[in-house]
Amino acid sequence: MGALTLSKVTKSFGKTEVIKGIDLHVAEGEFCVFVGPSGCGKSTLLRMIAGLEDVSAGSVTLDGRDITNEAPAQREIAMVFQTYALYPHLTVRDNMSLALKQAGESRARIDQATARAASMLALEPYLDRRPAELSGGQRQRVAIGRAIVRTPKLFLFDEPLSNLDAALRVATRIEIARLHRELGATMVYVTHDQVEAMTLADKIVVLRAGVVEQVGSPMELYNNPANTFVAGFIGSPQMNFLKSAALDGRGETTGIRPEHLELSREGGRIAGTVSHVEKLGGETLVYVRTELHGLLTVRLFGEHDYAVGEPVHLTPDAARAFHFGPDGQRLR
Ligand SMILES: Nc1ncnc2c1ncn2[C@@H]1O[C@H](COP(=O)(O)OP(=O)(O)OP(=O)(O)O)[C@@H](O)[C@H]1O
Repeated sequence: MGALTLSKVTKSFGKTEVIKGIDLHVAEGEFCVFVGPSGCGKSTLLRMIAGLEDVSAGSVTLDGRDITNEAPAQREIAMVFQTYALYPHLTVRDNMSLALKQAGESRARIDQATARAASMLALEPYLDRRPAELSGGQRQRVAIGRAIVRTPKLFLFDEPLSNLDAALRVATRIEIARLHRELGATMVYVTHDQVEAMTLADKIVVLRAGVVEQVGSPMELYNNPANTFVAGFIGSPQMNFLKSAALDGRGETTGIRPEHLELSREGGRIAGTVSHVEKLGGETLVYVRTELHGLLTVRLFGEHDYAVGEPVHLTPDAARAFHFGPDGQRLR
């Protein structure tokens, strides 16, 4: 249940085409994450799947059924928003059960579904509270609970964690991953956050300006980016881009991740000066200013005492380098 197919899906606002003919298949039970820079169309695409936005051309099918023109309520899809969208005057219990009540489900069925969702999300102590009496993390769990009780074929999440603080984001992220395992449901998730995309996704879809740049598992995208855009987008801190002419001359640009640049005080391929150091506890990021390649980032394991202004050398691990042509496409 919950196989989703987009065929040549296009969206225009007036004369501006913001989604440009997207083809995508999300398999039953898959966790699919849309990433891409601000304004690339992630939310618009998700809203079209939900039926909250008309599709200008193309089709959306769910388990083989064409839902392109169906009303949102008919689609058997539940959406969780960044802003929770809870009813302030209703208790947690009533917020979670409202959709089932409106669908005319029996009292017994409603109670059972609400109890199950409350238990999965550890919300039992809060069932009689109203949203204003909950923390942000608890409110988002209620919003997720409201989606679960409906047992939809497909869950959609639009940046559900972005209003939470760092610790709660991690906890809720782990909770969403656990829910996905327990429910075995198909989920499509929009985020800006690298770590969320890498840790939650079976499949990441990288979007740019309404077009799919690459689709693959997190490690496929990390190890095998198709172009400089995907290479720069997946991985944090960002991949370094060096001028190939000054290295081995393969292609136009050489990509090397911060963890694959060796830093030394005595000798190496590229000379530079330490411009900034960030000690993160378990790792240290050293930013090195170079004449030919600009500012490069090095990631070191553990704590290091490089000082700003210190002359250093860098050596790329040639076996881990990526080569790109003048058009930004990867050379194989
Ligand atoms: N109702 C609308 N009318 C006109 N243009 C719109 C409308 N909604 C979105 N857009 C435009 O469509 C493009 C895609 O917007 P969308 O919100 O889908 O991007 P996004 O990738 O989700 O961005 P963000 O990460 O910032 O939320 C943007 O250029 C946006 O300005």
